[in-house]
Amino acid sequence: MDSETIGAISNGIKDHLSVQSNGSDSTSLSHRQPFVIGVAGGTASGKTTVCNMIISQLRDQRVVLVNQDSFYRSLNEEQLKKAHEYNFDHPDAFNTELLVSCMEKLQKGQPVRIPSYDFKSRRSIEPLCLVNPSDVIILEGILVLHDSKVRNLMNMKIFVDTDSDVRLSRRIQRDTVERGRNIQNVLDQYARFVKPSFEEFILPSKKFADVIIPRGGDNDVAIDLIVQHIRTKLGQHDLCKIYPNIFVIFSTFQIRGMHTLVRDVKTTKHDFVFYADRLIRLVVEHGLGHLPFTEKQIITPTGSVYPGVVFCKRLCGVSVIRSGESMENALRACCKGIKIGKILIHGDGNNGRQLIYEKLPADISSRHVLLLDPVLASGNSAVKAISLLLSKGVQETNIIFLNLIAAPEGIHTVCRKFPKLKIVTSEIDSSLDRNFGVIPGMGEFGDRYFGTD
Ligand SMILES: Nc1nc2c(ncn2[C@@H]2O[C@H](COP(=O)(O)OP(=O)(O)OP(=O)(O)O)[C@@H](O)[C@H]2O)c(=O)[nH]1
Ligand SMILES: O=P(O)(O)OC[C@H]1O[C@H](OP(=O)(O)OP(=O)(O)O)[C@H](O)[C@@H]1O
Ligand SMILES: O=c1cc[nH]c(=O)[nH]1
Repeated sequence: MDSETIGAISNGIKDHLSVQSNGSDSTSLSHRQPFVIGVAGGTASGKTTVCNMIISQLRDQRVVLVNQDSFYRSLNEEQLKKAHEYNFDHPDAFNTELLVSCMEKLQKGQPVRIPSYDFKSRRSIEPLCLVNPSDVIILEGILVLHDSKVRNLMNMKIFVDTDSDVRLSRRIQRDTVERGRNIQNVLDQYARFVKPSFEEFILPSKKFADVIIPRGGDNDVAIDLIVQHIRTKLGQHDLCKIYPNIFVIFSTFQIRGMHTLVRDVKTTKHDFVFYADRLIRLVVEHGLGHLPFTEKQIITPTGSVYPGVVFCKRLCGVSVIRSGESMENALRACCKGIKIGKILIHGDGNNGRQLIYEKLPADISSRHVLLLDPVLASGNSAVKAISLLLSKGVQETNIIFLNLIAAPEGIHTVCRKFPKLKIVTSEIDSSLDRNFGVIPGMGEFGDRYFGTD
């Protein structure tokens, strides 16, 4: 295909409405694995609206929308004569092999040419649409969650769940007004193919969704949560790639729900403590998983051999007063009788951080240290605390720094200076404000946890 045709393709994107993009005009993007989102749901459920809302909220990211409709197989002459007998809602109506191969190329960072489907002639038509690789790829269509090969490409699966009466009335409106069909044909197609296929193929695919959005595009709250989740994943993606020593606990909607509560300015102290404690416990358990183990076989009461492991014994905690003290209970609950030292660092979140007080186990140099501080902001407190541990003879590789939220600035500071320690956190935030507060953050952790604000 020549460059003229490619120009025509780019200009044709809007007309065919099969591919949209947010500034994904760069073919020279350095390749990184894009975040793939699948958006399924019955006909006229509002999938397109949901996708457009996600795209508009992710304005600063390169996003491309691929529509499953683009992969409708062309009808042959015979089928065209009896188009009213053709089931456009059956999985076989789509060229899924081509869809998978196009998606795989996009995932590898290669541009692809995607077919355009003409609803009037019911054929795949020229020109093809050129789609460039992007940070986020949204794949939308009634059956994108049906086939496991397509599902396996996705990092996040969404099902738009809209009442079937609402969908039918929208479909009648759309097909009569936008597609020039008569109402009787629309109703016949709906009763004969659309509804049965929805029940047989689309509705059962709902169980594969990570997120079900009731009421489609009207559900601003669900869309905000999804966008936040994607942002977090994109941010983490880069930092985790740059620094292999940063570990973010596996995000689930249960965890995001806890973060939603602790970050909410309206959350009471009681609830803040409850949900912060739950998150802290998860971070502590995850952090312990990075300690070395030795193998040990044991015999179970059934007389069988269990090839087990023994926990590492030489460890201690060190909390950064005062917020870090909130993490001591979780550590004690996981490691019976663990020694916990303390460090007090004072000053603003700039270079003026000073070490005020320390009380550490005398034999700390021979121990693995779990450093506890729920917030990593500029990283200046962490640098002071870690430098003190190193000056006491603790090996950098033996330090695991546990926190709830980490700003990219703090991660850069700590990971550049101490590339051999590990940071375990539950979420990476977007940035720091002028006052060294984490954004979106959770405010002053110590004040909220200990009720001093
Ligand atoms: N009559 C007719 N219907 C077709 C044809 N090709 C596709 N369809 C219908 O197009 C539908 C797929 O698109 P929808 O999910 O309704 O469209 P959408 O715009 O993505 O929907 P929302 O964004 O969720 O509102 C299927 O239900 C098919 O029945 C065709 O050539 N003729
Ligand atoms: O990465 P930095 O910019 O150094 O900021 C992080 C520090 O800020 C918080 O403590 P804070 O000073 O608010 O004290 P507190 O724990 O007593 O509330 C937090 O617990 C860290 O220790
Ligand atoms: O946002 C921030 C920054 C530092 N310390 C906190 O508790 N919160």
